[in-house]
Amino acid sequence: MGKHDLDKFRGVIVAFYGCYDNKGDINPTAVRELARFYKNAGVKGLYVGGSSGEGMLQSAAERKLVLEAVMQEVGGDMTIIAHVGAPSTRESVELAIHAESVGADAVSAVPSIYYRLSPDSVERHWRAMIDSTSLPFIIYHIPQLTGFHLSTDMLKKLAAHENVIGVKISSESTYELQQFKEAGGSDFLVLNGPDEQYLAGRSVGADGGIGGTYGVMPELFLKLEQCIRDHSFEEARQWQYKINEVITALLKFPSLYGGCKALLKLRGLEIGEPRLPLLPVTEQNQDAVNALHEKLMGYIAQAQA
Ligand SMILES: CC(=O)N[C@@H]([C@@H](O)[C@H](O)[C@H](O)CO)[C@@H](O)CC(=O)C(=O)O
Repeated sequence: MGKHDLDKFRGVIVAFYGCYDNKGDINPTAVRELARFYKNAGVKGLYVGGSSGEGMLQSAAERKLVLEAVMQEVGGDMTIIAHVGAPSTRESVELAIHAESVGADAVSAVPSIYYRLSPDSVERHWRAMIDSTSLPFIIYHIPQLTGFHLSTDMLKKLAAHENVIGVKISSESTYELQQFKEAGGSDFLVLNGPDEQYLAGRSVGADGGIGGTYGVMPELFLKLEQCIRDHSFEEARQWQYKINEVITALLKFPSLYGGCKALLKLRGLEIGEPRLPLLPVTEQNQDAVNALHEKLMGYIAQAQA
């Protein structure tokens, strides 16, 4: 085994949602309740402050507050990966150092966004974070949102650093996933990003996944992962199809996270609305939310039968 325990990162890792009160401020109580809900559901880990966590829409102080609440509630019981990517390298490093100080298990980051950065610039940005702590680092590759396309050559170069343990790949190409797996070598984790392709990603070499829709249906992703581990391919495919029905419906709401939060509310978890410019669901969407909730509860009951 290398320097880091990679098993901690294999399996289903929920991309944690932004939790707000009715004024739109961070709600630490809701953060703790949501974290506890995932721990009780049997989820292995949480990815805090990523796309689903709306980290890019929060100040550094708010991001620290969220991570601290998560650590207080489930730190030590779950694997906690802190997404620390911010527009500036300086703020990203500050967040990485904070993540280490509160006991997170790993840090992860997207490239800086907005400027069309060269590979050298992105590499320097990531290396500043990697070198600022002794924590494992997980590269976050999501080119459709950042505009930066990680090459296998750059991945190989970064993977040579002993603290770079893996990549979260949210591009929708399982071919690219397989290429990253090969380029990273045997001690390098590849974590599936597109939830619609969890089974496909796992079958070409992903070690698990981090996803933004796991949080509304952790039971279904845990069931799917169990079928994969049991080599029950046909059953796994059925669960992926059910999951995809839910995701397809969620993607029709004004924003994905607005839909996810509305569904969680019906599960008794009030975490507010997404922060603008992400849109909440409207009254006109409520019938569709209710219908989706009914369908989802039926699937969860089947998964637990
Ligand atoms: C492009 C995108 O947002 N991808 C998501 C997926 O979980 C995605 O929401 C899901 O597959 C539905 O399309 C994740 O890969 C990213 C994510 O969950 C996160 O960082 O929070």
